[in-house]
Amino acid sequence: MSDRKPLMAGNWKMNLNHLEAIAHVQKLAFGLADKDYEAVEVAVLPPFVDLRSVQTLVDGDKLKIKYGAQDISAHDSGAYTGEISGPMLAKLKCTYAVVGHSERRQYHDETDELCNAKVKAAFRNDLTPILCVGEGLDVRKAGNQVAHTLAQVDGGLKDVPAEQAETVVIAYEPVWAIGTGEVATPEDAQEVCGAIRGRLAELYGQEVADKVRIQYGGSVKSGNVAAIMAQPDVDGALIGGASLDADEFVKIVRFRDQ
Ligand SMILES: O=C[C@H](O)COP(=O)(O)O
Repeated sequence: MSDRKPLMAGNWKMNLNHLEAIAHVQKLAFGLADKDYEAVEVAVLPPFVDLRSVQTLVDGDKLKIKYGAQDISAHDSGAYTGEISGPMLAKLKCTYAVVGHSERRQYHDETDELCNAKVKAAFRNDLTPILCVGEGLDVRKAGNQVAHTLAQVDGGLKDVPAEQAETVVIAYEPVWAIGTGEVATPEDAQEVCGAIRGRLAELYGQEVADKVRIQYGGSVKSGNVAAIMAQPDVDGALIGGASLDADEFVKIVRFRDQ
């Protein structure tokens, strides 16, 4: 039995302004307050411009909800217009920084090399990277999902030492299941998440591999989360669309109640 604490993280993507963010986090706090949910870690990943509002609310009300950014610059400062650095996110007391989400890879041409630099930037600034990996539909149809995803894990973690690697979060998100309503079956999720843990064991040893939390992401909802979470190598979910509905997100967090 693993003692990995499940991580349910809501990736708001480019939704909710800073005022809406406050209302949303308040609803989450209300929905999670009356019951012991400490066995599950809850995080929100708002747009950059919301982070200060979320920080103020979480600090002020001593909420147990964690938060992080959807991206991080590979650089710590300098002439990089539009970028947000690790030191800035750390100053806002972010816990997490998402790296290499498929939408960044697809629309911003982020490579494994850049993701690797961002993973290192996160660690350099005491942030936990959530490294996103996963195959597109063509790769899945060709049956190459495991090899493709493991190559992204190798690339993202290149030269990352074991003491850092054991704290990374890896999110397996088959691109064909993101925002489409198409959910990978629990067995599909386990196949790749299990392979990711196997690769971590090859790279760092079983003890490290057993500590790493591996999330599934792609059309997760309250109705399918329990079956996905029942898989031995799935330690949480990265939730997009369903995280924008506070009641639904609370139900997902409470997957054990279902
Ligand atoms: O980061 C979250 C994933 O892209 C999943 O998004 P989705 O739950 O809307 O399919």
